[in-house]
Amino acid sequence: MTVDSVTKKAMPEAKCIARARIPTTQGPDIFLHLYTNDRDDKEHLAIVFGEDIRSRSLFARRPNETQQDRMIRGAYVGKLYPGRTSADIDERLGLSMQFDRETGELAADSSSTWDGHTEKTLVRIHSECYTGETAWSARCDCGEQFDRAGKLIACSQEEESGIIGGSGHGVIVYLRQEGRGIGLGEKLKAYNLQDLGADTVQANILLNHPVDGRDFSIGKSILIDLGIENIRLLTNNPDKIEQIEEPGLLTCVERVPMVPLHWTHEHQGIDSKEIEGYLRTKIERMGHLLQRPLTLHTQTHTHTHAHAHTTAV
Ligand SMILES: Nc1nc2c(ncn2[C@@H]2O[C@H](COP(=O)(O)OP(=O)(O)OP(=O)(O)O)[C@@H](O)[C@H]2O)c(=O)[nH]1
Ligand SMILES: [Zn+2]
Repeated sequence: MTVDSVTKKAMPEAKCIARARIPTTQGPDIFLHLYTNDRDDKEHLAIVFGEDIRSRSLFARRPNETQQDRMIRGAYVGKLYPGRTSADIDERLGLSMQFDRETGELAADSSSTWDGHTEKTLVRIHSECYTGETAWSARCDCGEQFDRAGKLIACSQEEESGIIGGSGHGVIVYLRQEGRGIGLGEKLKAYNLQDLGADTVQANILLNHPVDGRDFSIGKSILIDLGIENIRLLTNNPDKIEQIEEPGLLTCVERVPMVPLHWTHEHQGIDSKEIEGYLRTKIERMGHLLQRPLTLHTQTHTHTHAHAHTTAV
């Protein structure tokens, strides 16, 4: 067996079963992709900016399916409109897709499909956080990071930071790994332990969970399925960079740091005692690539893992 086939075997299989256009308040439409996989029974998602970023598993032709079937599961080019009859050709926009005659797989050509080989795609791998994204929690920065990722992918350049955006092309892989994989119920217990004095790392350990049991390999399979090869990854987490790379298939060509908004703009972003402790623990105990600003005024500890933030990987 070659090294290549061993690696491929070890990768989870991710299959996109449906995609739909969602108009958003962020500006551009997004294309929400729902994935199944052979590792867990969770519905992981890819929030895709750019109609032309195509899931190979979704677009491949299936035996006996009609053009209507393909449109219903989202395997169409261009835009749907009332009365449209072909998934593979959008007559109004003059777009069409080609397929391999034998296998039925999408023949990705640059007139209809994003070139994930030469382009560097702006990507965020995000783990679910009900409290931070839905219940306005000021214990963590997940909601802020999620919004910021969407804005950065939509824009060509963020004015204040100078960060080059995705100009409407990019992906947020949304993994259902609530509470770094321990689930919401256990995360709520961890919060009570935190109110009793533990930090986010100690709380997981006290509950007999790993500090971070997440496996990002499903995210890797999803990105590869979307035809993406070179990514600019929005993260401060060195584990994500390490886990997401797959030699010959997926490379992180740049890390784009996510500096908390409140650190750069005093009156914006999340300001709470809890988030200061949370970010401090990530820097000091989880090796996150963020440099603590002088304005962070909670008690100091030794911080052996603190790194200056850098965009080079
Ligand atoms: N167990 C536990 N999980 C938490 C806590 N606070 C947030 N989380 C979870 O931590 C995860 C945050 O993950 P991400 O946003 O992907 O970020 P990250 O690993 O911090 O890395 P970045 O890419 O730098 O943001 C989510 O699954 C949250 O639900 C906590 O106090 N305890
Ligand atoms: Zn969170």
